[in-house]
Amino acid sequence: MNEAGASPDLKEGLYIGREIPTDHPYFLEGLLNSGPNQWPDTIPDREEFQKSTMEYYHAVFDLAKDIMAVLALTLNHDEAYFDPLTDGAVATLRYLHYPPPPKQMGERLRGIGAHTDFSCITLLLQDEVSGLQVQPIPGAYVVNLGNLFSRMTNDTYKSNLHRVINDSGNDRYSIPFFLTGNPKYVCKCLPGFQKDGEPGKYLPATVQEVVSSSYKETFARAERYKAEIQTKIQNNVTKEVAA
Ligand SMILES: O=C(O)CCC(=O)C(=O)O
Ligand SMILES: [Fe+2]
Repeated sequence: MNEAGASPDLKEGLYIGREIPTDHPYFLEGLLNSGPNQWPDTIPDREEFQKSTMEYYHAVFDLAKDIMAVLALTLNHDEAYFDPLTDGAVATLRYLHYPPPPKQMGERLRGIGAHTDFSCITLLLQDEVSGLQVQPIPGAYVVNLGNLFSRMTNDTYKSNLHRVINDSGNDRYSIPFFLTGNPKYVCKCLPGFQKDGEPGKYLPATVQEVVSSSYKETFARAERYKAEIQTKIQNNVTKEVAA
């Protein structure tokens, strides 16, 4: 659950990563959901779907690496500066579907609640149905900086808050790609972003540590929400029995 105080996200999706075999260290060490992809049996032409998904995955991965090289240049480093972060990077492609929200369910419904991305950068392909609160441009990507990049610049480069509310009345589809990073890469404040003598806002931490703690927060929020709902249901049942 992304946004405290809102309803749980309405979105549903299929998450795809690099094919990681079960003897790979990332799988053995349980790093950032790495493992063999779980391709649904219900897809009519599964082989073709798998092939075109992975082709797209690798193409957009290369594009994300190029964007990281450009970002390195903006920081006066050479373009290979982020190679240790992007080599062996965990990255996730999501096929997302946002159903039109049921009318009677009130205002706090979110396709996806307000959040900043946990990734380093996100490349986001949208269909023509708006909702992200950034106007979709056909064929263009929205590029978001994620929390990891923000962290490395001591929050000088910002990961922006965003959400999706699909009030178009139609289904909405999007395909974000999250370049997270090599799980073992240590994110520390990049040179030039720390004032002399002052500590950075964040301690150095690996991609694995930073991202898994964000996941933990998200799931803990969902657990609290479930517990609140359970209590409300329980209280209503008790009231009805007493009446
Ligand atoms: O579907 C979208 O346009 C946004 C998705 C998003 O923000 C996310 O998955 O983090
Ligand atoms: Fe996002």
